[in-house]
Amino acid sequence: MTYTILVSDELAEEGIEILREHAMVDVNTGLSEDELVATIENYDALLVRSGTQVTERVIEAGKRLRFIGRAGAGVDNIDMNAATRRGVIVANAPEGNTLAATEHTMAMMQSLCRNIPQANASMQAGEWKRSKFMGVELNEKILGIVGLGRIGREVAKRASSFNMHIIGYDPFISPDKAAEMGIESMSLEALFTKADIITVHTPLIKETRHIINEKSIATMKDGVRIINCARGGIIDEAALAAAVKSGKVAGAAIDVFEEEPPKDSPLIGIPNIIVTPHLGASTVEAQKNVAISIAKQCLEVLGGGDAKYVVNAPIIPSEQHEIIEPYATLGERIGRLMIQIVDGRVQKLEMIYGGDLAALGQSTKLITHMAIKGLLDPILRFPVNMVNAAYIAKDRGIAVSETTTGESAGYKNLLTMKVTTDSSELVIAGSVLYKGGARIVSIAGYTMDMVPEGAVIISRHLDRPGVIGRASTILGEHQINIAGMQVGRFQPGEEAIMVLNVDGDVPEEVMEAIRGMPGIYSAKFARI
Ligand SMILES: NC(=O)c1ccc[n+]([C@@H]2O[C@H](COP(=O)([O-])OP(=O)(O)OC[C@H]3O[C@@H](n4cnc5c(N)ncnc54)[C@H](O)[C@@H]3O)[C@@H](O)[C@H]2O)c1
Ligand SMILES: O=C(O)[C@H](O)COP(=O)(O)O
Repeated sequence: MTYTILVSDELAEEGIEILREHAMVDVNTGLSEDELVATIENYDALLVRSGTQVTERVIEAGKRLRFIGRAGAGVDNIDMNAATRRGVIVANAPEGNTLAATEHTMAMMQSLCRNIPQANASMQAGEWKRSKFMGVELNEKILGIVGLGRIGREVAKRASSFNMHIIGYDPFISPDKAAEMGIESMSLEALFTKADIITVHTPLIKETRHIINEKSIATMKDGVRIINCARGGIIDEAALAAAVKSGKVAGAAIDVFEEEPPKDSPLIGIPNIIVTPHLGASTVEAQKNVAISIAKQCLEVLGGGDAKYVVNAPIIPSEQHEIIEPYATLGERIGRLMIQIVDGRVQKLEMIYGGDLAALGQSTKLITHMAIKGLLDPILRFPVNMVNAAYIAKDRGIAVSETTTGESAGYKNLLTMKVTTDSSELVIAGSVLYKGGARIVSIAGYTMDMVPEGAVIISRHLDRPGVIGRASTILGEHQINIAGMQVGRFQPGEEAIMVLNVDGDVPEEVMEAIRGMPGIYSAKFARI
């Protein structure tokens, strides 16, 4: 099968070539939202940079869409909730343009401090005004970096070589880690009051929106310089423009805007503000890197594999893949079995990770998502996958929890799933044995050794002679072969469980006949 891929922003040829080896690729840039909505239904994947707004309307119209790839870092132009709800995998290429954006930030800093763009424009206009363009040095200045991720820390490295003192703020980087990078970590408020130059390197999220605003500018040093090569919207444009005009801020260098291309940005047309049209990633090297990265990830996902930089699904460190993958499959299968045999409307799913699984941290989320997929896939009309599973569970009012325990009933690892419905509850546990064999090891407290695949009949019955024999006879009379059988009980003569692996489907009238037998309390057919 050939995939169809739409590339709606400029992508380096090296990436397009990789895609064309396996897919039909249309490069169609500059589409309006309406045009994108009209055409997207024909595509399995959409690849963009920052120029395309991938709105909810676009995603809803993309009935075949399985992958949205961002050839670059920022994904704020993609409606992540809509993609997640629809189960569309979103991935980016965050590393390919780090150095390009870092170098652009340094170029902006030097231009800002030495008035290079203004001096160039003046000379091009035939002037020779040396005293007008007196600058300041970077040497011994305090540089405040907001956001110490990939770009922030590369900027710090380069600024150190200019003998700047680096201070930084990032709520997700410990002071020790910052210190290792030669950065003095402090609160945002302290950074604002101390820095001579401030540069922002965060994503645009609600916590960072207008982080630099009229109030925070008022706390800064007089004559501070401000740089934004991250995202428009991190700085309040009107507040910055007013502060530069008043002289509170000596100058600003801005690569990104709240609206792109900017229509009425107050930042444009002020002599002490340098502007570039979102050029941070615009180097030959960066564009090649991100195009190749996103093209490879796109083909991986369309081929049924995983993308390296998925942004809307759990990310698993490579060293955990070996342990996570078989448990993700087991979780999905237990979920699928549970939904077919439990009575009532599901209200709660509890995932209990025992043994070595307890030490996997956040990675168990993938197992949980696949368990939800197994639980909900058979009863929903639209596909559930690892991307939208948690969203769909929440949307349907199913509370999902994860706990860990040292207990593992003698197994190295034990995955226990408990489903609570409005009328019952069911607990099934499973383990992956040495060399990969997955087993269900208990159902509703009864010990089992069941391979979780194929067709099964699970019944509850009174533990007395003849019940199992009669059930076997009914199946035999209908030419249904029993491939395996297990029974479990707590006490002789009380309720027992029977699990019959059968070859092929069991018609409803046969199940009815089994349910009608004396001594049978319930019997369910399931396909795992
Ligand atoms: N101008 C361009 O062309 C260009 C190019 C590449 C990247 N970017 C943008 O630059 C920004 C940084 O990119 P990156 O690759 O370094 O991302 P990154 O994810 O590696 O780093 C972002 C950092 O911001 C931190 N952060 C999150 N919330 C914060 C908050 N409230 N306060 C302070 N820090 C916070 C995170 O902990 C993280 O360390 C992104 O917005 C990206 O889109 C722009
Ligand atoms: O987030 C990014 O990667 C940069 O903003 C680059 O955007 P671009 O790919 O549109 O140049």
